[in-house]
Amino acid sequence: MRQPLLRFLRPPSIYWRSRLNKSKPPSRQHDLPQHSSPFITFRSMSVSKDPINHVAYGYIEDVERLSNYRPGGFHPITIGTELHKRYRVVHKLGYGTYSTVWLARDKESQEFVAVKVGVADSNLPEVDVLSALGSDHHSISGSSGRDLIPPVLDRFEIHGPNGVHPCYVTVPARGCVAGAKDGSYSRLFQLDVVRALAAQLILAVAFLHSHGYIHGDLHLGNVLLRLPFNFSQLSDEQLYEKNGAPELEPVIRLDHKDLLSGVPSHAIPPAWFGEPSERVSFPESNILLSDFGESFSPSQELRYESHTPISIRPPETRFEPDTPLSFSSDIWTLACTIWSVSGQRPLFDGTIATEDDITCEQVDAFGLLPPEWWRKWDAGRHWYTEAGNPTNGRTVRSWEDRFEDSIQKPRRDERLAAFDLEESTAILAMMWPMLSFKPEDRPTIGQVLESDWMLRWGLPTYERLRTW
Ligand SMILES: Nc1ncnc2c1ncn2[C@@H]1O[C@H](COP(=O)(O)OP(=O)(O)OP(=O)(O)O)[C@@H](O)[C@H]1O
Repeated sequence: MRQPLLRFLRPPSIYWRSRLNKSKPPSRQHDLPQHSSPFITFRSMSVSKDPINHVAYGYIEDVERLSNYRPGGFHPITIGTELHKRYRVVHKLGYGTYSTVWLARDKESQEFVAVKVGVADSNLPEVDVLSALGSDHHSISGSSGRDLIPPVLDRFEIHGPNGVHPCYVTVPARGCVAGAKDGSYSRLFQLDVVRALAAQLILAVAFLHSHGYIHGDLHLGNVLLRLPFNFSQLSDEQLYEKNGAPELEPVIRLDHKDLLSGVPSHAIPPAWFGEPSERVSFPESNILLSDFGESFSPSQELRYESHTPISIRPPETRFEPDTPLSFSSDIWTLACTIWSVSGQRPLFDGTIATEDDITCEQVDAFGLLPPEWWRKWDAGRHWYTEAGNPTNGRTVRSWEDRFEDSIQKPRRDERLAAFDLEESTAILAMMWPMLSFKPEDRPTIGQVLESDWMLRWGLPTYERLRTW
């Protein structure tokens, strides 16, 4: 979900195929780089080698790392596999560092479900967070933030050749918001969809924070677009006809020996039920906030490190590494994510960026760092003089430049409505304090909920969506 470089390096043939053939999802090359993921699969690194058994596999595009099919790794699953004697696998939905996710038919309810199967001998910590959140049904501002968090419908373990795998069942989604952007030329959403997505994100974070949890990884790869409510009425055949049948790609060892037990005979690229961003219609803009693998409750546990991609990582993790992460860390990331929803380009470009590059972009946009941080930023002298002026001849993209060239101009160029002056002022006024360098200067999520933009544009749009 978070791979650096790839949007840049993606072979055109793959790009076109993902746009033209609905059965092929866009490769998982989103705005945001994949933190600490070994799943970097651009061509020059295409061979997947199992470090324990020293087995190398032929490259298959857009599948989980095959070398992770080994003891302690993924569980081999294929179409038709029955999980927990109840969930018949129909398609693949995705994969991450720690799991594969499958579309399955629940034999009891006949509904489609998503089954997340973790790597062996691990726990899926998000299940506890989701279960804790699911036991409560608070309402916020008359809107249920709970509806934006995936419910845990069932949980179980699979005993397989690679170990014991934790699994949980939740509702399936169409795909992630980042995938919709990657599948689009414009990488833009309709303005009403932007409002609906941003408002729901704020409500989801408000729900989490009011229940004592920090999400810790709020990027668009973790925001899922819901499927229509009648999706389960499709038979498997209709599903395949409409969206394409799973493609089974043979797994081949480079030494041509037989596959070890625990390695699937075929790998399956994920289904793509999504649409290019500009074609996502208003009624289709219902979301689920997913991937609670980085979530935690700061009252129960102190965490200092953020694993969210560096382009949206809150700056205190760099300059105050001994201070525990607070709810404010989500506020920074949330603002960056709302920016990406609104425009074509992210607020800070993480492509081939180092931490120093991102800090430089932040200073360009917001002005000088707090003095105690400025003193720690040695590399800063490369971009800024001691007195805090940009070094000779360097072009600085201000906050206003970024709003114009990342959001407003691309929207106008693509003939999609841009924010009018009143709404521009309101949304910038909401995001600017969320991006205060010092976490204690950022608003709480409650204050974001009460911002002018949320009250006048966000919440009314969300209410309209709920009653559509
Ligand atoms: N309920 C769902 N419906 C549809 N797709 C899903 C669902 N849950 C997860 N996915 C997809 O599966 C993929 C992996 O999910 P997820 O990111 O939760 O796994 P992970 O192993 O925790 O990943 P990470 O590498 O981020 O830690 C993602 O691309 C996501 O879009």
